[in-house]
Formats: sequence, C-alpha cells, structure tokens
Amino acid sequence: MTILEIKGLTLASEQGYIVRNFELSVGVGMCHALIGESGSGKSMTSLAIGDLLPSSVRISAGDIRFLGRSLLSLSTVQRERLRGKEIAYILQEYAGALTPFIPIGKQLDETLRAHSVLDRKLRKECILQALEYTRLPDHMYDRYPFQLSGGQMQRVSLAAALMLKPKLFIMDEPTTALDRTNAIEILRIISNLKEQTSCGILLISHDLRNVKRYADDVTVIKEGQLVESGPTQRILSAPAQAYTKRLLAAVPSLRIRPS
Ligand SMILES: Nc1ncnc2c1ncn2[C@@H]1O[C@H](COP(=O)(O)OP(=O)(O)OP(=O)(O)O)[C@@H](O)[C@H]1O
Repeated sequence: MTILEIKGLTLASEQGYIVRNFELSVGVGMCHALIGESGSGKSMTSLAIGDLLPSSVRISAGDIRFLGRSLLSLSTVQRERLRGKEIAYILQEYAGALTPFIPIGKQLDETLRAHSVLDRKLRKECILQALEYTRLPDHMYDRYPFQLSGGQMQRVSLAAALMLKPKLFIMDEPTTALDRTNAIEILRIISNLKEQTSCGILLISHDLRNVKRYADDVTVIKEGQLVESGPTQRILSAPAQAYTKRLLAAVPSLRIRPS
C-alpha cells in the first residue's frame, strides 16, 4: 500500500516552472529519500504536500494522494487538520517549532490537547512515553526550550510529532544543524519508528551517507524534474543517469567507479 503518491506535479511561480511533471511515492514502512542539488525543488515539493507553499508558488498541474485520497480536493481546514496529526514535518529549523519561554511539557500538552480527546493524566503519560522514545529524560517535561541543546531540541520536536502517531513524516534536512553523533541518534530513532509503526518517511538530505544507511528508495531531482528513481542500493551502486553519477561522485565515501 502507498502512503504518499505524487503524480505529474507541476509547481510554478511568476518566474516560471519550479517543478515539472514530478512523481514520487512512499510505501508503508518505507523511507524515500529525495536528493538533488541546491535549488532543484526538493523543499518546494515537500511543502506542496502539506499545503505550505509560499503564496508566490502554486500547483499548476498534477495530484498528491495521501492514503489514496487526493489532498488537492480537500479544503484548507481539512488539510490543516491532516498536517500535524497525520502528516508531520520535521525541519532543520527545529528551534522555530518551539516557543522559548514555555516549558516543553506544557507545549507538548497543548499539541496533544488540540489533536486528541485524552484526559490530562493520559496526555502526560503519552508525553513522557514520547520523550522516552526520543531518549530524553522525564525532567525535560519541566525544562524550557532555551535550556536545551540543539540535539535535544530536535528530539523534542520529533517527540511532539510522533506522539500524534502520524502516518507520514516529511523530514527536510532534519539533522543538518546537528553534530554527527546527534544526527546519527536522530536518524536511528526515526528508523526504529518506521519499523515499529509502519509510517512512511520522505527524507530530504544532502548527506548521502545517511541516505545510503536509512532510505529504502531514492528519487533524484534536477531543476525540478525527475532524473531517476528506484531502490537505494540500485541507485547508489549503479546509477543509470550521468547526473546521478556526478552527484554521487562528489561524496568521497560513496564514490563510484566510472562505468
Ligand atoms: N518563495 C518563493 N517564491 C518563488 N520561488 C521560490 C521561492 N522560494 C524558492 N523558490 C525557488 O524554487 C526553486 C526550488 O527551491 P527549493 O527550496 O525547493 O530547492 P531545494 O532543492 O530544496 O534547495 P536546498 O537544497 O538548497 O534547500 C528555486 O529555484 C528557488 O529559487
């Protein structure tokens, strides 16, 4: 079964096309990485899924289906409801997801209250479970975001998303702002989550070592157009397109032999 299916997606601004006739799908329990050079349209594609495109960019053709349902046929309110509850974004800018002077527990409680009918006691249990899952101690509940390190803050934003049990995580450079140890820790948590909950993950990353390790499938995008797509192992070890070969050759640990 497919969680996310993007078909013929075309995004345009006044300056012209940003993404053209693009497609990608994320299966149940799968992590699909979207890779390509800076400015190739990765973030715009991911923002289109959650109805988060800037006002200067519009969807001019194509469809985005979530669990078989076209998202483009839903109202703004319906899409807003899906976002957060069923489709969660984890971004590089984790600090913006938290209000600095409100304790973590209170912020997570507000999120849970908005999206569930759990009583206060159950909400607290759920929050503590999410903190534990992201390997944060219970006392984080009473801490303020400004008292946390970058790695801890990204784990809190992950905890906030996963306690709502979304079906799809959209992760745009989730570990770019973190050191290698914290980045690996976050990716391990995400990977476990995928195994345990069968959620789908759309991962946008410049770090091809992470893509190699954690993604099941890869799609390569260049100037808004699909270059090639397939299982990670195949794309990284035997890319069919010259552009992909160039992209991979730039990463020393992935360097491929010219064919
Ligand atoms: N607000 C905007 N209005 C119009 N065009 C935009 C806007 N923001 C970005 N773009 C254009 O959309 C194109 C794709 O940008 P996008 O952010 O999706 O690239 P990306 O592949 O995610 O790059 P990076 O890896 O650097 O984040 C770029 O050419 C960019 O100039």
